[in-house]
Amino acid sequence: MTAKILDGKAIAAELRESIKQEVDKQVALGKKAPGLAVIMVGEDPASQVYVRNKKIACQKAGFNDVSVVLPTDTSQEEVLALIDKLNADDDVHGIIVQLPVPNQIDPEEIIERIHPCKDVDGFHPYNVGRLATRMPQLAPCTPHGVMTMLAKTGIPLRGLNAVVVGASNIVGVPMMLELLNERATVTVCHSATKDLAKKVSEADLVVVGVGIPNMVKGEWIKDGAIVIDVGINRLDDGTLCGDVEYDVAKEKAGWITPVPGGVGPMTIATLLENTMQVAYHLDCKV
Ligand SMILES: Nc1nc(=O)c2c([nH]1)NC[C@@H]1CN(c3ccc(C(=O)N[C@@H](CCC(=O)O)C(=O)O)cc3)C=[N+]21
Repeated sequence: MTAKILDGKAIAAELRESIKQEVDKQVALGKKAPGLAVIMVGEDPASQVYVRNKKIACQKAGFNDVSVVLPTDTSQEEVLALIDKLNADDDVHGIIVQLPVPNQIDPEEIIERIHPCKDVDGFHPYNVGRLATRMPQLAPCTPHGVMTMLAKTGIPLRGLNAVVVGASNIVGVPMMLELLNERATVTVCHSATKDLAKKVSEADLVVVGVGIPNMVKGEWIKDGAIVIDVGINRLDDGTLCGDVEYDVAKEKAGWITPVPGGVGPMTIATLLENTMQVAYHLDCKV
Protein backbone atom coordinates (compact mmCIF):
# COMPACT_ATOMS: atom_id res chain seq x y z
CA MET A 1 0.00 0.00 0.00
CA THR A 2 1.23 3.50 -0.75
CA ALA A 3 -0.11 6.08 1.67
CA LYS A 4 -2.32 9.01 0.82
CA ILE A 5 -0.61 12.26 1.78
CA LEU A 6 -2.19 14.43 4.46
CA ASP A 7 -1.21 17.76 2.96
CA GLY A 8 -0.84 20.08 5.95
CA LYS A 9 0.20 22.97 3.78
CA ALA A 10 -3.04 22.80 1.77
CA ILE A 11 -5.30 22.17 4.78
CA ALA A 12 -3.63 25.05 6.65
CA ALA A 13 -4.09 27.38 3.66
CA GLU A 14 -7.79 26.48 3.57
CA LEU A 15 -8.13 27.13 7.31
CA ARG A 16 -6.29 30.45 7.05
CA GLU A 17 -8.59 31.51 4.21
CA SER A 18 -11.72 30.82 6.27
CA ILE A 19 -10.14 32.73 9.21
CA LYS A 20 -9.39 35.66 6.90
CA GLN A 21 -13.02 35.75 5.77
CA GLU A 22 -14.25 35.82 9.37
CA VAL A 23 -11.80 38.61 10.24
CA ASP A 24 -12.90 40.65 7.20
CA LYS A 25 -16.53 40.20 8.26
CA GLN A 26 -15.91 41.23 11.89
CA VAL A 27 -13.76 44.21 10.90
CA ALA A 28 -16.49 45.37 8.49
CA LEU A 29 -18.86 45.26 11.49
CA GLY A 30 -16.52 47.60 13.37
CA LYS A 31 -14.61 45.07 15.50
CA LYS A 32 -10.83 45.19 16.01
CA ALA A 33 -8.51 42.94 14.02
CA PRO A 34 -7.24 40.03 16.16
CA GLY A 35 -4.00 41.00 17.87
CA LEU A 36 -1.30 38.39 18.51
CA ALA A 37 1.79 39.05 20.63
CA VAL A 38 4.71 36.66 20.20
CA ILE A 39 7.54 37.02 22.69
CA MET A 40 10.87 35.51 21.75
CA VAL A 41 13.76 35.64 24.22
CA GLY A 42 17.09 35.04 22.48
CA GLU A 43 17.57 33.17 19.23
CA ASP A 44 16.50 29.53 18.99
CA PRO A 45 16.70 28.37 15.32
CA ALA A 46 13.35 26.45 15.34
CA SER A 47 11.66 29.46 16.91
CA GLN A 48 13.01 31.75 14.20
CA VAL A 49 11.39 29.66 11.43
CA TYR A 50 8.18 29.73 13.43
CA VAL A 51 8.30 33.49 13.97
CA ARG A 52 8.94 34.15 10.28
CA ASN A 53 6.15 31.89 8.99
CA LYS A 54 3.74 33.14 11.62
CA LYS A 55 4.42 36.75 10.66
CA ILE A 56 3.53 36.04 7.00
CA ALA A 57 0.38 34.15 8.06
CA CYS A 58 -0.72 37.05 10.29
CA GLN A 59 -0.27 39.56 7.49
CA LYS A 60 -2.25 37.48 5.00
CA ALA A 61 -5.14 36.89 7.44
CA GLY A 62 -5.42 40.55 8.48
CA PHE A 63 -4.12 40.07 12.03
CA ASN A 64 -2.32 42.68 14.04
CA ASP A 65 1.05 41.02 14.74
CA VAL A 66 3.03 42.28 17.72
CA SER A 67 6.34 40.44 17.79
CA VAL A 68 8.67 41.24 20.66
CA VAL A 69 12.24 39.98 20.41
CA LEU A 70 14.13 40.32 23.69
CA PRO A 71 17.90 39.88 24.15
CA THR A 72 19.20 36.49 25.39
CA ASP A 73 20.15 37.99 28.79
CA THR A 74 16.64 39.37 29.56
CA SER A 75 15.64 38.73 33.19
CA GLN A 76 12.59 36.81 34.46
CA GLU A 77 11.18 40.07 35.90
CA GLU A 78 11.43 41.86 32.56
CA VAL A 79 9.50 39.09 30.79
CA LEU A 80 6.85 39.03 33.54
CA ALA A 81 6.45 42.83 33.32
CA LEU A 82 5.96 42.60 29.56
CA ILE A 83 3.30 39.89 29.98
CA ASP A 84 1.48 42.04 32.57
CA LYS A 85 1.42 44.89 30.06
CA LEU A 86 0.14 42.67 27.22
CA ASN A 87 -2.49 41.07 29.52
CA ALA A 88 -3.88 44.57 30.14
CA ASP A 89 -3.79 45.63 26.46
CA ASP A 90 -7.24 45.43 24.79
CA ASP A 91 -5.66 45.35 21.33
CA VAL A 92 -3.88 42.08 22.22
CA HIS A 93 -6.07 38.95 22.10
CA GLY A 94 -3.37 36.29 22.19
CA ILE A 95 0.04 36.06 23.87
CA ILE A 96 2.65 33.35 23.39
CA VAL A 97 6.20 33.00 24.66
CA GLN A 98 8.39 31.00 22.32
CA LEU A 99 9.91 27.90 23.89
CA PRO A 100 12.63 27.02 24.70
CA VAL A 101 13.68 30.04 26.74
CA PRO A 102 17.24 30.78 28.00
CA ASN A 103 18.34 29.21 31.30
CA GLN A 104 17.73 32.19 33.60
CA ILE A 105 14.05 32.15 32.61
CA ASP A 106 11.59 29.84 34.39
CA PRO A 107 9.08 28.82 31.72
CA GLU A 108 6.40 27.58 34.18
CA GLU A 109 6.17 30.93 35.95
CA ILE A 110 6.05 32.74 32.59
CA ILE A 111 3.29 30.52 31.21
CA GLU A 112 1.21 30.92 34.38
CA ARG A 113 1.50 34.70 34.16
CA ILE A 114 -0.27 34.80 30.76
CA HIS A 115 -3.97 35.38 31.35
CA PRO A 116 -5.78 32.05 30.60
CA CYS A 117 -8.17 33.92 28.26
CA LYS A 118 -5.19 35.11 26.14
CA ASP A 119 -3.22 31.85 26.33
CA VAL A 120 -3.45 30.95 22.62
CA ASP A 121 -0.74 28.26 22.97
CA GLY A 122 -3.06 26.52 25.47
CA PHE A 123 -0.12 25.84 27.81
CA HIS A 124 -1.50 27.48 30.98
CA PRO A 125 -2.47 24.88 33.61
CA TYR A 126 -6.01 26.30 33.51
CA ASN A 127 -6.37 25.46 29.81
CA VAL A 128 -4.66 22.07 30.24
CA GLY A 129 -7.20 21.36 33.00
CA ARG A 130 -10.08 22.41 30.75
CA LEU A 131 -8.91 20.00 28.04
CA ALA A 132 -8.38 17.21 30.60
CA THR A 133 -11.92 17.64 31.95
CA ARG A 134 -13.48 17.61 28.46
CA MET A 135 -14.37 21.31 28.54
CA PRO A 136 -11.71 22.60 26.14
CA GLN A 137 -11.24 26.36 25.96
CA LEU A 138 -7.89 27.09 24.27
CA ALA A 139 -6.17 23.86 23.19
CA PRO A 140 -2.47 23.57 22.28
CA CYS A 141 -1.98 24.41 18.60
CA THR A 142 0.00 21.41 17.38
CA PRO A 143 -2.28 18.65 18.72
CA HIS A 144 -5.40 20.61 17.82
CA GLY A 145 -4.05 21.15 14.31
CA VAL A 146 -3.47 17.39 14.10
CA MET A 147 -7.15 16.83 14.98
CA THR A 148 -8.13 19.16 12.12
CA MET A 149 -5.95 17.10 9.76
CA LEU A 150 -7.37 13.80 11.04
CA ALA A 151 -10.90 15.07 10.34
CA LYS A 152 -9.85 15.43 6.68
CA THR A 153 -9.27 11.67 6.37
CA GLY A 154 -12.95 11.06 7.15
CA ILE A 155 -11.89 8.14 9.38
CA PRO A 156 -13.81 8.00 12.69
CA LEU A 157 -11.40 8.04 15.65
CA ARG A 158 -13.80 6.32 18.04
CA GLY A 159 -12.35 2.96 19.08
CA LEU A 160 -9.11 3.31 17.11
CA ASN A 161 -5.90 2.15 18.76
CA ALA A 162 -3.87 5.35 18.90
CA VAL A 163 -0.22 5.39 19.94
CA VAL A 164 1.35 8.72 20.84
CA VAL A 165 5.16 8.64 20.91
CA GLY A 166 6.53 11.40 23.16
CA ALA A 167 4.90 12.67 26.37
CA SER A 168 5.74 16.38 26.31
CA ASN A 169 3.46 19.10 27.65
CA ILE A 170 3.45 20.70 24.19
CA VAL A 171 2.65 17.68 22.01
CA GLY A 172 2.26 14.22 23.57
CA VAL A 173 0.07 14.89 26.59
CA PRO A 174 -2.44 17.28 24.96
CA MET A 175 -2.49 14.92 21.92
CA MET A 176 -3.44 12.08 24.27
CA LEU A 177 -6.26 14.20 25.73
CA GLU A 178 -7.61 15.30 22.33
CA LEU A 179 -7.68 11.69 21.07
CA LEU A 180 -9.21 10.41 24.31
CA ASN A 181 -11.93 13.06 24.02
CA GLU A 182 -12.78 11.54 20.61
CA ARG A 183 -12.89 8.10 22.26
CA ALA A 184 -9.79 6.59 20.72
CA THR A 185 -7.93 4.08 22.92
CA VAL A 186 -4.71 5.93 23.61
CA THR A 187 -1.28 4.58 24.58
CA VAL A 188 1.41 7.16 25.38
CA CYS A 189 5.01 6.00 24.86
CA HIS A 190 8.14 7.77 26.08
CA SER A 191 11.82 7.22 26.81
CA ALA A 192 11.12 4.55 29.46
CA THR A 193 8.70 2.57 27.26
CA LYS A 194 9.64 -1.07 26.66
CA ASP A 195 9.41 -2.48 23.14
CA LEU A 196 8.31 0.65 21.32
CA ALA A 197 8.37 -1.25 18.01
CA LYS A 198 5.63 -3.61 19.26
CA LYS A 199 3.45 -0.77 20.56
CA VAL A 200 3.71 1.13 17.28
CA SER A 201 3.04 -2.01 15.22
CA GLU A 202 -0.35 -2.40 16.94
CA ALA A 203 -1.47 1.17 16.23
CA ASP A 204 -4.20 2.20 13.80
CA LEU A 205 -2.99 5.77 14.36
CA VAL A 206 0.53 6.85 15.35
CA VAL A 207 1.43 10.41 16.35
CA VAL A 208 5.14 11.00 16.86
CA GLY A 209 6.62 14.07 18.52
CA VAL A 210 10.03 13.40 19.99
CA GLY A 211 12.53 15.48 18.00
CA ILE A 212 14.78 12.59 16.92
CA PRO A 213 15.26 12.16 13.14
CA ASN A 214 13.86 8.88 11.74
CA MET A 215 13.32 7.47 15.24
CA VAL A 216 10.18 5.52 14.33
CA LYS A 217 11.08 2.92 11.70
CA GLY A 218 8.90 2.43 8.66
CA GLU A 219 8.76 -1.33 9.13
CA TRP A 220 7.03 -0.87 12.53
CA ILE A 221 3.96 0.69 10.89
CA LYS A 222 0.83 -1.45 10.62
CA ASP A 223 -0.61 -1.81 7.10
CA GLY A 224 -3.04 1.01 6.43
CA ALA A 225 -2.30 2.97 9.63
CA ILE A 226 -2.52 6.76 9.88
CA VAL A 227 0.96 8.22 10.56
CA ILE A 228 1.27 11.77 11.90
CA ASP A 229 4.83 13.10 12.18
CA VAL A 230 5.16 16.15 14.41
CA GLY A 231 8.98 16.24 14.33
CA ILE A 232 10.78 18.95 12.36
CA ASN A 233 14.51 18.17 12.48
CA ARG A 234 17.18 20.01 10.54
CA LEU A 235 19.97 17.70 9.34
CA ASP A 236 23.62 18.71 8.86
CA ASP A 237 23.06 19.14 5.11
CA GLY A 238 20.34 21.71 5.86
CA THR A 239 17.39 19.54 4.83
CA LEU A 240 14.41 18.92 7.11
CA CYS A 241 13.21 15.53 8.22
CA GLY A 242 10.62 14.20 10.61
CA ASP A 243 10.75 11.69 13.47
CA VAL A 244 9.40 8.91 11.22
CA GLU A 245 11.39 7.05 8.58
CA TYR A 246 9.15 8.48 5.87
CA ASP A 247 10.22 6.63 2.69
CA VAL A 248 9.62 3.22 4.25
CA ALA A 249 6.57 4.23 6.33
CA LYS A 250 4.72 5.63 3.31
CA GLU A 251 4.76 2.19 1.65
CA LYS A 252 2.87 0.72 4.62
CA ALA A 253 0.65 3.52 5.92
CA GLY A 254 -2.84 4.39 4.72
CA TRP A 255 -2.27 8.10 5.39
CA ILE A 256 0.92 9.96 6.25
CA THR A 257 2.02 13.55 6.88
CA PRO A 258 5.15 14.86 5.10
CA VAL A 259 7.89 17.00 6.70
CA PRO A 260 8.02 19.83 5.79
CA GLY A 261 4.48 20.66 4.69
CA GLY A 262 2.66 18.53 7.26
CA VAL A 263 1.95 19.39 10.88
CA GLY A 264 4.12 22.58 10.98
CA PRO A 265 1.82 24.72 8.84
CA MET A 266 -1.19 23.43 10.82
CA THR A 267 0.40 24.63 14.08
CA ILE A 268 0.54 28.17 12.70
CA ALA A 269 -2.98 28.13 11.22
CA THR A 270 -4.33 26.84 14.55
CA LEU A 271 -2.53 29.63 16.41
CA LEU A 272 -4.47 32.09 14.25
CA GLU A 273 -7.67 30.11 14.84
CA ASN A 274 -7.21 30.30 18.63
CA THR A 275 -6.44 34.02 18.46
CA MET A 276 -9.53 34.66 16.36
CA GLN A 277 -11.62 32.70 18.88
CA VAL A 278 -10.38 34.97 21.66
CA ALA A 279 -11.05 38.09 19.60
CA TYR A 280 -14.62 37.26 18.56
CA HIS A 281 -16.10 34.07 19.94
CA LEU A 282 -14.69 33.00 23.30
CA ASP A 283 -16.75 33.72 26.37
CA CYS A 284 -13.90 33.45 28.85
CA LYS A 285 -14.76 34.18 32.47
CA VAL A 286 -11.55 33.38 34.39
N1 LIG B 1 5.34 28.65 22.64
C1 LIG B 1 5.68 27.98 21.53
N2 LIG B 1 4.72 27.43 20.76
C2 LIG B 1 5.06 26.76 19.61
O1 LIG B 1 4.16 26.25 18.89
C3 LIG B 1 6.46 26.66 19.25
C4 LIG B 1 7.40 27.27 20.09
N3 LIG B 1 6.99 27.88 21.23
N4 LIG B 1 8.71 27.22 19.81
C5 LIG B 1 9.19 26.70 18.55
C6 LIG B 1 8.32 25.58 18.06
C7 LIG B 1 8.55 25.27 16.61
N5 LIG B 1 7.28 25.54 15.96
C8 LIG B 1 7.09 25.46 14.57
C9 LIG B 1 5.85 25.63 14.01
C10 LIG B 1 5.67 25.57 12.63
C11 LIG B 1 6.75 25.36 11.80
C12 LIG B 1 6.51 25.32 10.32
O2 LIG B 1 5.63 25.95 9.80
N6 LIG B 1 7.29 24.53 9.59
C13 LIG B 1 7.12 24.46 8.15
C14 LIG B 1 8.30 25.03 7.40
C15 LIG B 1 9.64 24.60 7.90
C16 LIG B 1 10.80 25.28 7.17
O3 LIG B 1 10.62 25.74 6.03
O4 LIG B 1 11.87 25.35 7.76
C17 LIG B 1 6.85 23.00 7.76
O5 LIG B 1 6.97 22.10 8.62
O6 LIG B 1 6.47 22.78 6.64
C18 LIG B 1 8.00 25.18 12.33
C19 LIG B 1 8.17 25.23 13.72
C20 LIG B 1 6.38 25.97 16.88
N7 LIG B 1 6.91 26.01 18.11
